[in-house]
Amino acid sequence: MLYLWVKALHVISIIAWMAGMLYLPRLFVYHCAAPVGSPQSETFKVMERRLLKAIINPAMIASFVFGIWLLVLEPGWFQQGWLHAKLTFVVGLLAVHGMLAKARKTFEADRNTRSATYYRVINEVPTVLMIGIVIFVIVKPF
Ligand code: HEM
Repeated sequence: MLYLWVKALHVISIIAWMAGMLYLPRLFVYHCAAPVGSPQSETFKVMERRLLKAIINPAMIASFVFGIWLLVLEPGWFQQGWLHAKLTFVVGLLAVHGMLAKARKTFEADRNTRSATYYRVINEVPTVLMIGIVIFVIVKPF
């Protein structure tokens, strides 16, 4: 029973983490079109900071806490290939998270040099990783 409650909290945290990871690059796409110093640009900065600090970062930490807790309750999962594959993709998600956090800082300092197209492409990476992770945990193909 505890296991199922922890799993529910894990999935809830993942939904919040992924929602933020998919929305933040979208904000960057629109931010690219806002002239430096404009009211729109300043509003995007506030939205990006709050999204990262109030949602994405805490949700990522909660996902890890509950995910690791599941492994403590069911250490047998460590022997399974799907978990290794999943954790490899999770490392990819962490890398995207780090890139987005860095990009937010460059926008905040009005020093972004990347194009809207770049952020459109980056937007697809967490989607692809998330699809792989969900297939690994639900289908457990290996
Ligand atoms: C440190 C990171 C993580 C660890 C250690 C971890 C570990 C686990 C474990 C042990 C389970 C239970 C599997 C089962 O009962 O069949 C689970 C379930 C799940 N995980 Fe993670 N996870 C992590 C991150 C993630 C991420 C980043 C995602 C998605 C983007 C994710 C999505 C899911 C989903 C959807 C389930 C539910 C599967 C089901 O309903 O049976 N996890 N996770």
